[in-house]
Amino acid sequence: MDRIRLIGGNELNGEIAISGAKNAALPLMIASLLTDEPLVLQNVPRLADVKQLERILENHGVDIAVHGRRRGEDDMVGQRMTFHAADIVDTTAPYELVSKMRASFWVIGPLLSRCHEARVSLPGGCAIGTRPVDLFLFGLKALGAEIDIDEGYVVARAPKGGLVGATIAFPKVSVGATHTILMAATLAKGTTVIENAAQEPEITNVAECLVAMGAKITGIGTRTLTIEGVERLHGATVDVIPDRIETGTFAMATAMTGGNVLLKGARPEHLQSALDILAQTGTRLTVEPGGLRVQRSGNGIAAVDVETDPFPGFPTDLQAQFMALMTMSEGTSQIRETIFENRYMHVAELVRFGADIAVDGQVATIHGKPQLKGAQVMATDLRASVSLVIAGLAASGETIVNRIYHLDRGFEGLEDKLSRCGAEIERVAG
Ligand SMILES: CC(=O)N[C@H]1[C@@H](OP(=O)(O)OP(=O)(O)OC[C@H]2O[C@@H](n3ccc(=O)[nH]c3=O)[C@H](O)[C@@H]2O)O[C@H](CO)[C@@H](O)[C@@H]1O
Ligand SMILES: C=C(OP(=O)(O)O)C(=O)O
Repeated sequence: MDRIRLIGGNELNGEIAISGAKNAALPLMIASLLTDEPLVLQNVPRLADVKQLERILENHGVDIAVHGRRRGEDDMVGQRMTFHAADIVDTTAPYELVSKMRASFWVIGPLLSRCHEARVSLPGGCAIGTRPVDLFLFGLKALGAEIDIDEGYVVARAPKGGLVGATIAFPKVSVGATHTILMAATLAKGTTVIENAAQEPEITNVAECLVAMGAKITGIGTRTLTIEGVERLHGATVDVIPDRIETGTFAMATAMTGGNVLLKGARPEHLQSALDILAQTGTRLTVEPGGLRVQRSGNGIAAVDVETDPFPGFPTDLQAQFMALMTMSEGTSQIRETIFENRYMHVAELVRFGADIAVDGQVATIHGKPQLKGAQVMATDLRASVSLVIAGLAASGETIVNRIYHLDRGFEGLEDKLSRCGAEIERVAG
């Protein structure tokens, strides 16, 4: 298994091109199941999760093409890909493929809507919590689907004539359930209203893609989405938005090491709450025409309390990275994780650097230290992994991060991007 080796202590200085968002690219790829015409996606990141979803879509019969780099484009530019679901040849998403990645469960929405049936393996739990699918099933049933659970599979059937629009008031905000019901409703008969919808920028990216494909959606970007079902959708060409979690991750890395980095293509409005918190830590943030500049020089890191929340709140996917930053703050901070019940797996690993962190239920209390010391650590999930890289960049001496396959799920060219800014970091194969 590959590892990352890094020597901490260098400031980060330079420019980092922000990649397309994993959490937007995945549902956009899934949206291709809704039409028999090609969907072209631009700025798709090169990630293990994207590859895995390609396998799943190919199993349903989607033809996928990756277009070559255009003249003048550098090698960090995102992929341009075509997804063509002319015929859906199989409406089953098997365990072997779905169990590796949670978002693959979301194919249930388009499959059910277009083919009137779907058999999708339950995604199962993962390191950050139990992650049930009750909200998905609640929404699909409201659209008229009959649902059975059979040998670990969700077997869903639409009524004769297809899904029927309904008002669905989610009791809890769910990104995945919102994506799924939104996609399913585009081809349902009549009007669907999704209340208490997730408002994440990735939902907006998908909703705008669906509109470009001929869907009728209003309320995009708000808590209430209204979808007027149409007979069919058509092809479109859509850009994947820049990754706000990657943006926040590099911003926190720069805040921790010190330095001056331009995050090229970043969209600050997609992570304003995290940037507001970062500014309170003493990090200087400047919006420039090319992106977001992050600077910290000389001054210490102020301790700030944070609570994770659905968008526009502070994202849970930046919680581990922010905790890494707080381990070197000049004081005591508290983090409350409200989205996932078990998203503190990085705590035990951060402690190996000498960090002082105590967890009590949802709350982690971090007593900042002036310096961390490099260590051997183990990545436990995607964002936890990158928090260890950030800690290692600021720690003195050598750090080895084991099990970095988690990182490859969601960070494109991480070592390359960091080493171009002065970090001493390399991947060790084996
Ligand atoms: C691929 C992708 O985009 N993943 C993101 C997505 O995950 P994902 O879509 O899985 O997260 P959700 O927004 O659905 O989860 C939010 C909360 O709702 C709960 N829940 C969810 C569905 C359900 O049927 N029942 C239920 O109780 C979950 O257990 C969790 O406690 O949003 C999360 C919250 O911003 C992010 O951390 C993930 O990075
Ligand atoms: C938790 C994440 O992804 P997933 O929902 O695919 O597990 C993430 O992107 O941080």
